[in-house]
Amino acid sequence: MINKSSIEVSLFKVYIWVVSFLKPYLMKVFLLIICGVVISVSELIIPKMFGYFIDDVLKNKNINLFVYCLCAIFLVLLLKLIATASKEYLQRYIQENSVRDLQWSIVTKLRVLGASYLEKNSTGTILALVNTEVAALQELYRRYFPEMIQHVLFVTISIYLMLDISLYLSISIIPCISLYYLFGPRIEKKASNIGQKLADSQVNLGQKYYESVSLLKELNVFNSFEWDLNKTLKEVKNNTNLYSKRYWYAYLRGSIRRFTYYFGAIILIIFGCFLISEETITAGEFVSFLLLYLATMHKLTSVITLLTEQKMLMFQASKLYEFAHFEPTITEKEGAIHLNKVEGNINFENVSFSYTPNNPILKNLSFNIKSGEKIAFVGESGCGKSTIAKLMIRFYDSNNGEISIDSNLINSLSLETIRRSIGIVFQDVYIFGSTIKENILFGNPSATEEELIEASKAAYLHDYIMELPDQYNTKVDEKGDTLSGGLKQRVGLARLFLMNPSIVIMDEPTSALDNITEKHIQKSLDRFLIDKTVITIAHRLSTIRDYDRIYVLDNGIIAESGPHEQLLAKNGLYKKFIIQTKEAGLV
Ligand SMILES: Nc1ncnc2c1ncn2[C@@H]1O[C@H](COP(=O)(O)OP(=O)(O)OP(=O)(O)O)[C@@H](O)[C@H]1O
Repeated sequence: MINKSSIEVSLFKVYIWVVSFLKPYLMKVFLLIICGVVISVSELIIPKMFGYFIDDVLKNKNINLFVYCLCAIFLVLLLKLIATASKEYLQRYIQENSVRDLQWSIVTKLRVLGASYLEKNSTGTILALVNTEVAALQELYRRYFPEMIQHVLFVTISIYLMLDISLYLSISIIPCISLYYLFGPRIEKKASNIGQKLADSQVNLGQKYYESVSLLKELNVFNSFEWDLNKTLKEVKNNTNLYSKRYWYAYLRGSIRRFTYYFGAIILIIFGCFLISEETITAGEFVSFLLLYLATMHKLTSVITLLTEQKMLMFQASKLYEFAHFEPTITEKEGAIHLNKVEGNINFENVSFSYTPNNPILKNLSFNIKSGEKIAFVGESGCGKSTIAKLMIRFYDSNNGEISIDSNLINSLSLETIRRSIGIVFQDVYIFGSTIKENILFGNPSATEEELIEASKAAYLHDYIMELPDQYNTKVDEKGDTLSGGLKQRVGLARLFLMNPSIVIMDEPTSALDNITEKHIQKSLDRFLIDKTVITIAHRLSTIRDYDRIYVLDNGIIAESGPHEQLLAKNGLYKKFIIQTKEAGLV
């Protein structure tokens, strides 16, 4: 359980982190402070002038002084106008730039977090962080931070002026201000709890909206809109409820503060009248003091409100802070080996792996794949086939044992070497909202026009593209919904052909193709794969009959291994598997 003090410490850390994004704009922040001083001084000079007006100008009926006063007020107001306009510009500049820097740091962090983070946290949650939470922080740079500076300056200068006018009057208001602390802290505590819940609720709501939009097709098919709406409504109600509570506590805090400062004004008037009658202060000094008191209390109330609201905001920011400080599990060693070309030998030596403690997925797995060999992994769903592929590309590190590529331990290689030399083709191919050309070039952005066309021809895609209105420059929809599943897989294969890696991992890359297209592509694929190390995660066994070796996985271990015919002759698990897949019509 997190105790109160640790929350305080961490919120403070979060605040420092958030404010650190202002560092590149310190000069602008400094100018903002100057503008704040000018605005505060010009606002505070007016009450001071009232005192002077009453005690000197009115009393002595001095017309010259009256004109000087009017000119001075006009000049002060002009100065305030210029300072306010500059402040507005600086505020906007600092806000836009610091939010952009914050957003950029979050997006770049996404790149280094690796697959394990992305598999554990939903896209909706990450999107909520990047959008909603960053937008919330925008308020801090736009409003809270500059207003805090200005109000604090105002209050400091004004307290100095009040002390200068009358020490007695200044001391008399202290008990009234302290009155707030009889009730305030209790309300603050409740408001903090609400703030924490609200931060969680914001992320959940963002996640729910993302889910609802992503699942639109499925919701249509299953006619489940009402089911989804009810779930969304529940989240919305919870969020609205928390917002209402937050505003209620904010109102309550504000009311108590207003009460204490009006109460202080009454005390001040009574005590002020007494001091005037005793001739300790003049009537003009009293009016100046009262005006300063009212303005200062108003600003002081704002400072306290800003502080508490910032605290609420820090609960939201703490989610971003955690994200920004999340240590990636997969990191590159200093001096990691960089290989220009990988031969394609892979070795697993007593490798064990589990995603969660006490739930081993792979147990003491050992196998050796030589460069150019064609290997398949088969086994029941969930037996760990894809997990082996994830370890090969270092999405995760094994708990025990050693994995090596070309006799180099995988964690001694640079991540770029691993990602560049291993190509993966998934069943699901992601299509970007861009031209079909860019979607293929994604496999190798520096490929030439000829290489692009060659790869498209090999993927049996070129003729289709040439019939499109803008041919290679035709835009395809985000997520590729205008492309059929088969076409998407062909784009995935064209990317692979362009990338030309030494090791290819395939997760049924041709499953969505019709028989004729599959036969054509299979020919290109066979030609392309001739000198490559191929690892296939097989569901349909027809594609792996000619493979050098097939590993049959069972319960985290290799139960059988060998070529197709040899395994069949064994009459064991593989044979059973073949019969099952035949019955399911997958052969
Ligand atoms: N990121 C993860 N966190 C926790 N458990 C996971 C994760 N990914 C997979 N698993 C679990 O690990 C086990 C092996 O999963 P894996 O995807 O490797 O199986 P598979 O043999 O490839 O399955 P399929 O044939 O259905 O694709 C499964 O029980 C799965 O639920």
